[in-house]
Amino acid sequence: MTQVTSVALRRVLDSRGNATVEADVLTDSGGFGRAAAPSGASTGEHEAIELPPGAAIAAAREHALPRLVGEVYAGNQREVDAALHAADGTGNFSEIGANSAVAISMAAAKAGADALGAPLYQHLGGTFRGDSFPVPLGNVVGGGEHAKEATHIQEFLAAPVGAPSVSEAVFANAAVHARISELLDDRGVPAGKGDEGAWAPPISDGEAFEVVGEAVDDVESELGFEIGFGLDMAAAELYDADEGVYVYGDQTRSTAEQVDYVADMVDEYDLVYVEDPLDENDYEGFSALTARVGGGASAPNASGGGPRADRTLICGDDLFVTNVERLQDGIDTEAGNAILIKPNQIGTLSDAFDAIELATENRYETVISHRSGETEDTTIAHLAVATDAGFIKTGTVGGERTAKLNELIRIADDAV
Ligand SMILES: C=C(OP(=O)(O)O)C(=O)O
Ligand SMILES: [Mg+2]
Repeated sequence: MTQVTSVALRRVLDSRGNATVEADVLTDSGGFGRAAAPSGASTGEHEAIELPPGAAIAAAREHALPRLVGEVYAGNQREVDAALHAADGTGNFSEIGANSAVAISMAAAKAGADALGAPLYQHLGGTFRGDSFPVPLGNVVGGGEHAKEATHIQEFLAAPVGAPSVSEAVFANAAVHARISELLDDRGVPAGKGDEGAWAPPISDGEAFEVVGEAVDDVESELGFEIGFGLDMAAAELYDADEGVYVYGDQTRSTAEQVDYVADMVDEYDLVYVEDPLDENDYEGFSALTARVGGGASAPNASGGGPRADRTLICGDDLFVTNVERLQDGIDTEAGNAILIKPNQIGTLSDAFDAIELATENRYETVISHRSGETEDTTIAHLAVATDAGFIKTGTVGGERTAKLNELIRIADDAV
């Protein structure tokens, strides 16, 4: 019923106008799945390897398709993903490309769900899933690698942790995004948008804190539920390893000063979430900050109910790269209390699930995430619901972002 009978691969456009890999998987009973690989700009140095799409497709056709077609069952995700690993043989997908691997892995999951007649989140998570939803983290102002001449900090995020429903949370983030446009207008600041649809104004990080803080407060008062404030600092992009300092234009901060700066911002703006506050190899710095503002390693998992008031989530993206070995190092050193999950960082859904399971067992919050280069693919919305993730980070506006947000609304409405 779910035996894979064909896999087709092609180049399609992503949201930046770059080529990416799309996969179609078909099963013997007619089950069909289509998925496309996203692509990062501020990628972690320990991520699985993305190849140029043409090369990834050629290599996957040569090495992976013979191990998939007529050989594996799309309903058995572990088997599909094991075949991808065997075809690649390198441990980091440098032979067939993590972009080919993740597109095939996600397309197979969708084909399996289709053949079985279940929504994807239910196929991945089981019949008891679908009644709790992640809090959407909405990127509302940004810069770094996602927009030139804007803020040094990559993402200023709205986190509607008190929203009564996922739909109200999604609309709250859109309202914060709209309010920021008005506030920037009042200040006479012109703003285009960055890669993820966040405003990319030519203002300092300090001004961005003020504007986002005000917008979050305004929308919170208007809607009557709590909206938190978060950041993705993408600090590996700010870090000068030779000098051992974080560079913010003409200002620099040592690691100790960076920890102080983040802790001060947590206090001043009541931050509920800070991603990658330190360099991607600095477990020690993550531990120091987590001990200071993260509520301790034994804090209960915030899943479903938003973060605990006394616990800021310190999330590893480039630090952990969805990799169980790097996450285990973090658990051992109490570095962070949350992990960002990007399936393309590790190459398959099975590997992403392993990271989610290890995180959950160790009381790390899970945040399922898009990339800055995206497509209309909605797999991460289903993955977040299937795994009962506390959060999903998938932007606020723009078709490739709203594709995921609208899918969450449909899942909540039993309309998938
Ligand atoms: C989504 C992000 O950006 P990118 O995809 O460029 O890594 C991120 O850093 O969390
Ligand atoms: Mg990040």
